[in-house]
Amino acid sequence: MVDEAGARRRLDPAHWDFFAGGAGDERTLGANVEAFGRRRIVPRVLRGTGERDLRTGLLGCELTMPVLIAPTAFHRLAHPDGEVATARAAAAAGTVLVVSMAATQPVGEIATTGALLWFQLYPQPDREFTTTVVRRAEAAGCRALVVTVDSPVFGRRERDLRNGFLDLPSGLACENMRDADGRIRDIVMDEGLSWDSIAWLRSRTHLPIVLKGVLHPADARLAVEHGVDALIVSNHGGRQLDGAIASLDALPAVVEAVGGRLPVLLDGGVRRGTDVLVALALGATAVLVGRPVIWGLTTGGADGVRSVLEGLRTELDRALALAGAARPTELGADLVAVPRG
Ligand SMILES: Cc1cc2nc3c(=O)[nH]c(=O)nc-3n(C[C@H](O)[C@H](O)[C@H](O)COP(=O)(O)O)c2cc1C
Ligand SMILES: O=C(O)C(=O)c1ccccc1
Repeated sequence: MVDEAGARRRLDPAHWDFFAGGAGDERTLGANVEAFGRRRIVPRVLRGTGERDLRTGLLGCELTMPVLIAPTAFHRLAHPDGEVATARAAAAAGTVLVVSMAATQPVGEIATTGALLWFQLYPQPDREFTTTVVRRAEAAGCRALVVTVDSPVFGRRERDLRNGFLDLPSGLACENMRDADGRIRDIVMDEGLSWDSIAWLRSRTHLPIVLKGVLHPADARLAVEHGVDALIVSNHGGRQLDGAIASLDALPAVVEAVGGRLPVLLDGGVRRGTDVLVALALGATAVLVGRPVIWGLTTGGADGVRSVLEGLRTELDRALALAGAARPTELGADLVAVPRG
């Protein structure tokens, strides 16, 4: 389903390290996957559930399953067809692609695939330029803005430092970073990003705003107060604060703090349909997958991504049946145990 080894063989070693790596000692990177490994499903039986229905509504979008594609940078490093290929797969699967602000193709071109797109934003200190980028996403028909809030500075990626991987090779660029003069700007991490920035953005767009990178329940409460539309519990795939709590371990407290007022999504370490089931049971409305999509794109372009998404769908469907649920909304925290010892 996901040919990670095949992707590694195909990629330039420095590019493999960029995609696969995390910050610092990569403890959080490992913890995301390990957190799923600690959970055990406590299935229900004799529920006569019949055929399953995985459809999920999110911010006005109708998805065929509760699995979205997380925003990841530089798809043309993985495959010449880049984000357009990833979007074709999203359209075929009936799910959302969150287009990274560091995408290597213009969002307008990615949108020609007909995929449901959300746009990931690092609000830039230059608000006028940020507005230019927001208008570009709106014009392309993006259905939500995903504001990444876990990156006031860039994480320390030691593999990239060792490899001297700093920038895209010539011929590739962050095509959505063009300013009004047509020049491509560098992405800046804004050390000053604050709730004021979110309030400002809220005043500049009618698109739903999703905060990506919330781990603390107090921030989840503040997000509700600031009129945000959804949250993604995430530690950026272990690429920002090494030592940060695993996404799955942070999920229950965030779900409790939100108290059903907003959809809560999760990313980080989702590798199997059973992982999706566990995250949904612990209160996520949907999950996003990052690296598995990159491996699919590397090995097979649009078809490779599609096979990753269809694999997750099939596994989730079977896991639901085996756990005694017909729909994602039927899952509850009683289906998940953490055995002692
Ligand atoms: C290669 C790579 C690039 C990423 N680029 C971005 C990005 O541009 N913007 C962003 O908000 N998150 C970015 N992320 C984080 C992902 O959106 C997501 O949080 C993470 O990959 C989820 O973990 P997973 O890879 O274990 O599924 C990136 C992750 C990876 C692996
Ligand atoms: O690698 C990342 O995680 C990431 O978020 C990013 C952002 C901008 C440029 C390149 C990567």
